[in-house]
Amino acid sequence: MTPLSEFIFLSVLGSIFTLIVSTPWRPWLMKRLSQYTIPSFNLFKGFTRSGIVFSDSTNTHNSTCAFNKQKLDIIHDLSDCHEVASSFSTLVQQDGAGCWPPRSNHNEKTWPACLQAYKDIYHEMAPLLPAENASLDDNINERRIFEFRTRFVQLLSQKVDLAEVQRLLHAADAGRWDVFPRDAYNGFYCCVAWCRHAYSIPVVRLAQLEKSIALPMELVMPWNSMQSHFGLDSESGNNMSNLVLNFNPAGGYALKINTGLSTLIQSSEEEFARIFQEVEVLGVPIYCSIVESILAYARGDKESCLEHVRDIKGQLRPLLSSYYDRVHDAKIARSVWLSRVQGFYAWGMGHQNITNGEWEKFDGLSGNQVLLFQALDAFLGLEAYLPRLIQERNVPLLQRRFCKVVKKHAFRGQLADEGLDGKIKKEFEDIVKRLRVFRSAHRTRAKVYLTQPAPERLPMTAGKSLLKEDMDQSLLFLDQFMVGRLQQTV
Ligand code: HEM
Repeated sequence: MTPLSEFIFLSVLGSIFTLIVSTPWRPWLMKRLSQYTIPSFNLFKGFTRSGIVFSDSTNTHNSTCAFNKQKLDIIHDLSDCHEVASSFSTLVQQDGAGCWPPRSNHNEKTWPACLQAYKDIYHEMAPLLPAENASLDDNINERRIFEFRTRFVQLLSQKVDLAEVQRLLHAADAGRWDVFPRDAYNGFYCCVAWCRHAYSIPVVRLAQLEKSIALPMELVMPWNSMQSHFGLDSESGNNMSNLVLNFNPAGGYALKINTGLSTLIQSSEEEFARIFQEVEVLGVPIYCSIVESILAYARGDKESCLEHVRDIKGQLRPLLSSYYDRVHDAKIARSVWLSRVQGFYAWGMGHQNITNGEWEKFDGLSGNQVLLFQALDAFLGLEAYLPRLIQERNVPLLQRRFCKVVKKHAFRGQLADEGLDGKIKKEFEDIVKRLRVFRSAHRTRAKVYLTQPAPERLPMTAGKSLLKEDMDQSLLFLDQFMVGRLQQTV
């Protein structure tokens, strides 16, 4: 197949998937299709349920975590043998608080005392955040924003002992994880990220047009300290701080955007967030196999290397199903995602850089920050999708280091065509194919979600800030990124 015809084929395939999940004929189609085994995807899992439902992921989460723990222990034991094992193990031990996805403690009763005020404030502010019906009137929105921020500032200044918080953060910087355990650090990072996004509230036109924001000191000082700990320099939250860390160790969703609104809205919000956490849960065997295949190749054990690369291909299927099974109207309602979910994760503000005087604008969260895709791209020998500057803003340092080491030891380009090399090469090609199908389907599905009406807002994605004047131009702009990445995935 020529690259052009393959490209067209994948685009059509992506559109067919999207049509299947969005057509009113879905129940009929499901009945027909369920007679056949579709080996590549778990696409139809969960479709028998009617309406929007929450996933029953907690049991699966617990058993998968136990399995992951064994895998992580194996890699930890190998950390003296190879830098790729040590860099992954360091990521898990430090940022992950000994686990992956990172352990994030949201039980504020077990947090250091001076931090509990932040959680109390979350509980008080969360119900005030969403509006039943977004207003199109700038004056009404201006007043709402003013009242919301005024209350936020009051609570922060009344309840937070900033000097105590600073002492605690200094203790963490000095490695005193006994007084500030890493899992509580992660939970607190997520809580401050939530507060900053809630305060900036970029869900209506008026707030989207703000060029910069003076956040209260109680949300600036801890944020700067923790961003520096994670090796990041953005004012906005990121995929780790707001999504992956927003689940407790049992898999429960912690800090909410749409408290008190309909089940449809709340479940769409949670299902969306859950993809990012689940991708990391299901990503653990992939990270471990990446490490093990590199080690096997380095010691010349190609049989074992082949097994590990084959495992990656196999593990990619359930992982991508987490996306395929959720990013459709029955799980994440299109009618609510843009207004009620995505807006909260966006960020378009910035500040003047004191060194060069230039205006620096930060973007919010995007799937492009997900570790799994960056690690896979590195393993396949592809160039990173995100430029270095954007990575340094949104992808924690230890994750960047892991991907860099994977790229350094990626061996796909050294394989010959014959024998075991040829077999390993074939597995790599299958991994690439799965990624291409994902990228093609993602292109189609993203467009469907982004074109929903949200008259209270200007075109904006969470990851690319404010876009062009009208939606068609904005979509063209975004499509260039997605098409470009699809073409690079070879
Ligand atoms: C309906 C929800 C979503 C929409 C509308 C959307 C939209 C987009 C857009 C417009 C881009 C290209 C611009 C950019 O880099 O930011 C992008 C990139 C990307 N998105 Fe999403 N996204 C959604 C959900 C997700 C989810 C759930 C994941 C995976 C867990 C994901 C993974 C990615 C990745 C990895 C990229 C980088 C390009 C690539 O590697 O193909 N996205 N997304």
